[in-house]
Amino acid sequence: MTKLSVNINKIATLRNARGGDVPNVVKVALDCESFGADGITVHPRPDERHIRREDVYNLRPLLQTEFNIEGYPSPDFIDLVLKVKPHQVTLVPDDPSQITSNCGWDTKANLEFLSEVLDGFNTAGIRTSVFVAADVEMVEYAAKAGADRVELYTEPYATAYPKSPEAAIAPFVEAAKAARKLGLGLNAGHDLSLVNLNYMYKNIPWLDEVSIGHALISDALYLGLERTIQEYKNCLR
Ligand SMILES: CC(=O)[C@@H](O)[C@H](O)COP(=O)(O)O
Ligand SMILES: NCC(=O)COP(=O)(O)O
Repeated sequence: MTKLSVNINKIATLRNARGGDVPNVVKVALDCESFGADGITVHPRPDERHIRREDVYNLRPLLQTEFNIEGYPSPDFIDLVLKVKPHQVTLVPDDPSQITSNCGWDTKANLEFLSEVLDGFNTAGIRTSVFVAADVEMVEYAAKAGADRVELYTEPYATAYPKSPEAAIAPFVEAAKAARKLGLGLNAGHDLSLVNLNYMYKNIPWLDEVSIGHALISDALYLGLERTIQEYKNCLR
């Protein structure tokens, strides 16, 4: 079964627009779980423009499903993750000024750094995932660094999908096969949507998890959160 982890960054963005507590991030996360989400993803950024450190602490004891924290492994981020002990940490090579994640790690060039960081999380018993492009060599070096999983950066797939689904998925199938051969778990995310998710699932049914935020929360404006989550789950069958 491929799990659906709902990324709730956009809920925090909406809340922060007014400075109050509407919508309440914890309540939305718990509702996502009761509507069928298999996990909750957050990506706290250094400027706290959406998810705040405080949100991460508030969510941890209340979530019933898998908690995935994504981010660049700065000392602050590492400290937060080790204190909160989520089920999974996903390392993303983001610069603090980026609008959103826009690439995977160069796992070869950063092998030493990633090995050291992953070792700390592995020792703490937190499952690790490394965000990589659909590139077999990057997957291989993520395994060398000691990752439990890789998360394939799917923006290039989502962008290429409308023109040619077959061409869009091809490098992802290769990278996914490499991950499976190496015994790595497999996640995917970024710009996945109701348009492109089922095709990815059909071609890579051994995906462990997809994390989806932007499109899912946007769809919920029209369909409502409960129906939206069900529709995304239907794409994973
Ligand atoms: C790693 C990844 O692709 C997502 O976490 C994405 O970066 C969402 O972050 P934002 O919501 O800040 O765009
Ligand atoms: N890891 C990807 C994620 O959490 C959500 O990305 P997006 O759906 O907001 O593009």
